[in-house]
Amino acid sequence: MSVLETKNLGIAFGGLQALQDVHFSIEEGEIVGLIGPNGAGKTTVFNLLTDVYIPTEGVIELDGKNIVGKKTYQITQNGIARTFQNIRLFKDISVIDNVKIAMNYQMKYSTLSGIFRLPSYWKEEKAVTDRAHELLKVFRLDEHADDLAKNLPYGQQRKLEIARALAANPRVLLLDEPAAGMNPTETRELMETISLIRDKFKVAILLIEHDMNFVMGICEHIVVLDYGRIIAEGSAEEVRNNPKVIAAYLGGE
Ligand SMILES: Nc1ncnc2c1ncn2[C@@H]1O[C@H](COP(=O)(O)OP(=O)(O)OP(=O)(O)O)[C@@H](O)[C@H]1O
Repeated sequence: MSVLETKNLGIAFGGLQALQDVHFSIEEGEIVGLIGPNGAGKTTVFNLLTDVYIPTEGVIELDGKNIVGKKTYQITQNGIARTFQNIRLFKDISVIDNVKIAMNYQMKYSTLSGIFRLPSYWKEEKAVTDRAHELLKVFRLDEHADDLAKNLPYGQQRKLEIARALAANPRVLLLDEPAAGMNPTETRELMETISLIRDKFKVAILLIEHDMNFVMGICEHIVVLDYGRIIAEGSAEEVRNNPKVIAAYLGGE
């Protein structure tokens, strides 16, 4: 069964039909690319999947259950986590605390044991710290655990964002332009990290990216949007040779 599926998804902003009849699905552990020219509606899809916007029509099913209308924090708890085009970190706190905050809602100690620092609090706190270190190791950020987030180089800040999203234990990870602003070495490294994440965490990944080498190199399935509609989908090979896709990109230049 698909882990995530949209059916006839659409949204209008006033007179602008930003998305229409968007139907796609993601299988467990699959890496899917969402591409299209500027303004095609990619980020709007993410905003619908995370219930930042409510669709004007259609449904979004996570494990077969419609999640439209839930609160964004419920979406995170239910298993969809995302990163943003513009990095959103707590820049003035440490790298590890950034990850621990993202894990926070999973902590199980009671308010009382937190206030009085009872043994159950310390046990839970240690488990969270250990898990945060494990996550940072995957991204080779562990040696920077105590550095302030703002002091990390740009490429590592992007990785920290992904680590934070993973901290919520998602079933589906949405990455909005993860390679934006990275140099070629950082981009190559990120491709390896994303494959590793999929294998290690068994998470399905939907990513928006303008770097076509990145998309074609890592995505098993690609969905192409233009003017709010899906104009093509398939493997990298199929999409690359699709005349509609070529026309959409040339028209948008
Ligand atoms: N809150 C909003 N109010 C009105 N129009 C919006 C809103 N959000 C998005 N749009 C419009 O919806 C369309 C799709 O925008 P979206 O940001 O999803 O495109 P995109 O494919 O992510 O573009 P880019 O690649 O440039 O980030 C655009 O015409 C945009 O102006």
